[in-house]
Amino acid sequence: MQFTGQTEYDHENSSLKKGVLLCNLGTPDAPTPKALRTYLRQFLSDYRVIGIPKLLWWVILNLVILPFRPKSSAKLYQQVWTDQGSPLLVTAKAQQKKLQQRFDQQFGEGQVPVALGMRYGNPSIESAIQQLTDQNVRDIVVLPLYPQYCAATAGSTWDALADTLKKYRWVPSVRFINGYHTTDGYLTALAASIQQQIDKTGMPDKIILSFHGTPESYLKQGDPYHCFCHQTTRLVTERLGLEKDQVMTTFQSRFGKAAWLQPYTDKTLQALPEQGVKNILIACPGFSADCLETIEEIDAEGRETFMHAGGEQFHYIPALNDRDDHIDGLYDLVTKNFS
Ligand SMILES: C=CC1=C(C)c2cc3[nH]c(cc4nc(cc5[nH]c(cc1n2)c(C)c5CCC(=O)O)C(CCC(=O)O)=C4C)c(C)c3C=C
Ligand SMILES: [Fe+2]
Ligand SMILES: [Fe+2]
Repeated sequence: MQFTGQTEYDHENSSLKKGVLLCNLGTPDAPTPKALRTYLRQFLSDYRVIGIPKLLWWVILNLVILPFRPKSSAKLYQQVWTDQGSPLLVTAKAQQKKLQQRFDQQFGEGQVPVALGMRYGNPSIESAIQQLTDQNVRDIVVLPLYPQYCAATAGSTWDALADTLKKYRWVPSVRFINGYHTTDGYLTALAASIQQQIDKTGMPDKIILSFHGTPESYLKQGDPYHCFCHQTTRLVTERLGLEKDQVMTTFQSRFGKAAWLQPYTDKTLQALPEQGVKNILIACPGFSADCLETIEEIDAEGRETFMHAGGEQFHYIPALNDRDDHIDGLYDLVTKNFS
């Protein structure tokens, strides 16, 4: 095997830099069945995401999922697609740009490059590492933008990073941030985003914090994600000075027939109005950027479910996206991890 390396390196005068790699899940290149097939094939072939025996899963993926899902998913993506592209990627680029500006202000222009790499699709983690090492970065802080660690997300990002770096002759120093849900920067920004909504539309009957689900079996096998979601709810509830019963944790985006983490967001939204809960705020603190799962599944579908079930007020609180306090939190997190 041929390793990746630079041959024109100047041993005396080149300055070795620190750099930042922001990662997120990734998104299809276009809202079309063809692009969805490529994206879903890569995503759903990841054993960290679907942990069932590989041969069995290959059959299900190729004969049951890929012939149908790309078409139905493409329709959903068409509803959220913008002129600039998929919301997840548009926001990830805005986060990268703002964070780069913060580093430029503090350390001088281009002294700490910030790159963006997606776990699935484009821009890839491999291309982002190449961009950094081309700029002489030899010390990288890797920040997967998932506040609550989960093997299917941060764990999988680690795998992609390792797959890339094992091809390098000169492997950089790496600091991998596997989660950040207890950090002050994250909790401050999350609490502020909720408080701003309360100030605008009043105290609701209930605040729902909806996290992406995983199969229940992952929890039983030792994944801490479920616990970290509940911990997030507890910490943000304390910061807002609210009582426990004013805030509820739910799990969304179920996939397939097996049991996933509960309570399910969609079933909860359907049931709440009958229990007298007619005015809600809902946020998705596990998503650092708005995407299909928040814009379509929660703000559109979830809203419709709740209002049809007799709900009166439904306010979706956007993800932290490129809010200044979010970028401040990410900047603190990265710099605290500089060696
Ligand atoms: C099938 C298993 C899946 C697991 C486990 C899973 C975990 C998981 N995912 C996110 C974040 C996102 N998921 C997104 C989309 C998405 N997720 C799955 C499946 C699993 N996710 C699928 C098949 C899809 C694609 C859409 C669809 O066809 O339904 C996204 C949005 C991407 C976008 O382009 O907008 C995000 C973000 C987390 C945080 C997580 C575990 C904690
Ligand atoms: Fe997902
Ligand atoms: Fe979904």
